[in-house]
Amino acid sequence: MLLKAGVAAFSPLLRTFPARLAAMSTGTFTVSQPLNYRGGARVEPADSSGTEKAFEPATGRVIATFTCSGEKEVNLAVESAKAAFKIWSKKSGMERSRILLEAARIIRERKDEIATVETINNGKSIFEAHLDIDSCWQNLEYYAGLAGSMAGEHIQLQGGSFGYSRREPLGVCVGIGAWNYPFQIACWKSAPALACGNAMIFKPSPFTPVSVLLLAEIYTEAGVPPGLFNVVQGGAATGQFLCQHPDVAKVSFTGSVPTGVKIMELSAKGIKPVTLELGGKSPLIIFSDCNMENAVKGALMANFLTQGQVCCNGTRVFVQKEILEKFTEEVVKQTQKIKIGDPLLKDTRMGPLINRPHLERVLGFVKLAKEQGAKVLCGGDLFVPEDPKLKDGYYMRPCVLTNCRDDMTCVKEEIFGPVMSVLSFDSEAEVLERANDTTFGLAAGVFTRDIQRAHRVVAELQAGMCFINNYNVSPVELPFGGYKKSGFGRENGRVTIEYYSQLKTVCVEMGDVESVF
Ligand SMILES: NC(=O)C1=CN([C@@H]2O[C@H](COP(=O)(O)OP(=O)(O)OC[C@H]3O[C@@H](n4cnc5c(N)ncnc54)[C@H](O)[C@@H]3O)[C@@H](O)[C@H]2O)C=CC1
Ligand SMILES: C[N+](C)(C)CCCC(=O)O
Repeated sequence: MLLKAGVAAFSPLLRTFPARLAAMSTGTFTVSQPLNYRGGARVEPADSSGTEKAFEPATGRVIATFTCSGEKEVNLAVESAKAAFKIWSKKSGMERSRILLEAARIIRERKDEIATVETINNGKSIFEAHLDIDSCWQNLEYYAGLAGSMAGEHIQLQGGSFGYSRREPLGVCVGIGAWNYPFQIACWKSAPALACGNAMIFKPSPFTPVSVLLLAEIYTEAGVPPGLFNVVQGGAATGQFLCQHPDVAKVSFTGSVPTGVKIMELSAKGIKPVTLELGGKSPLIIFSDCNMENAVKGALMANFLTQGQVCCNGTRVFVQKEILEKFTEEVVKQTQKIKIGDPLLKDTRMGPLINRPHLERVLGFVKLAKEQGAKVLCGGDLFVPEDPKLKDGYYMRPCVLTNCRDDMTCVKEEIFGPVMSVLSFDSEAEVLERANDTTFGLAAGVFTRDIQRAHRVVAELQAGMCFINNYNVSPVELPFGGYKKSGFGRENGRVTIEYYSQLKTVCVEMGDVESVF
């Protein structure tokens, strides 16, 4: 029997989702089923490129030990995806749409279980995990709606001849994900890919291997052909086998800039298109005419979601001098109120960071900021919750830094933790120059009541995703992606259809061939 006393597992014995959910709480969950998914079922990989452990960041417990897939398993996953692609790509857009809508419905129905698994493996609060999962079923619904509208053009030519274009799928696409939004990244990549008629092999981060299996099972239950959505587990070695495979048509990657460079190099060898969603060090500009209450809320949204481990976070908070003192005071007050603790509790708003080395790295950034002259207004230190079962978790207090200068490490480098750097500015021209003085370009935000200024400023900001009077909301209808070293290609929105399809032009002669020879 897989289910040990007091231990919730993905046991075949717990078939119903409510039963599985009831058995999940902090400190109890383990996974005993295989974490690879191929041909419509969970499988153990055919070979190995090492083993990994996945943790529950809230307690520091191991929840799964799994085998990283080797080249043989990657080859089998590609074969399985190729077979499914043959069936899926022949379906009409409306048929694909129906299945994606059914998958969206199941995600909505099982939202509690998916969010719980996400929280256990990632550490984000259950409150936030619910919001993430909402954006997942919405994303599937959105691309289901677009699946039937994939169309080309008809162009009349001389003498009754004509041409037309067809928008066709690419084939087997690979998705490689980061650990901060495991289920959401898998949905944001797979939904447009599948809507366009592609198959996908997804490799989650080895830190968060668990929740994507729920997506794979949901796709199967909704009616996709076996093999259309496969999961392989592992780290860099497994990822490389995927990128190098000659039958992989496209790679969509979410992760760090250095890994993005490697993926682009590997894909270049096979002339494969890539989508790169990379890191950032985004500016948030607060003008003195803003609505202060909203600006403070915006700054917290821009810095502390998912313990600050968000690529598009607005971590350089530029505040106009006249309101610096009042704004900072209010931001600190609200930051100190954030409830840290067991992420599965309803009123928790900040859980643990992803793992011990990352926690130490983030605390190291705070230490260096102090050495370089920044002042810690709150947090930036370890947090030990009272509940004894959480004592080995990776918690820290959210931090607000002031006295920051543009040349400090905390202002230049992506920290990927709950650390906000506050900087002051005088004029619009000055702040624009400083905001754009970075190699990244993922997101940016501006708070002002002056509508002309708001649009003038965002037109000058070098960032793919700009927010006016809000931050870090992510409607699935809007394209999301970076400028500069934050990557290229987009997720969400209509335009993503273009990143998962290719255009075929057909030229039709209605007369005789007028040969040059
Ligand atoms: N723009 C965006 O949408 C997002 C960007 N990120 C960025 O991701 C970073 C944090 O995520 P991490 O998981 O630590 O990033 P990472 O770059 O270390 O890993 C990301 C994924 O790539 C895989 N990988 C690593 N080396 C590889 C290789 N040589 N070939 C193929 N695959 C390889 C990893 O196993 C993982 O699945 C941050 O820099 C963050 O800004 C994170 C989330 C969203
Ligand atoms: C959902 N949102 C906008 C907070 C973050 C999405 C990008 C990421 O994966 O970091």
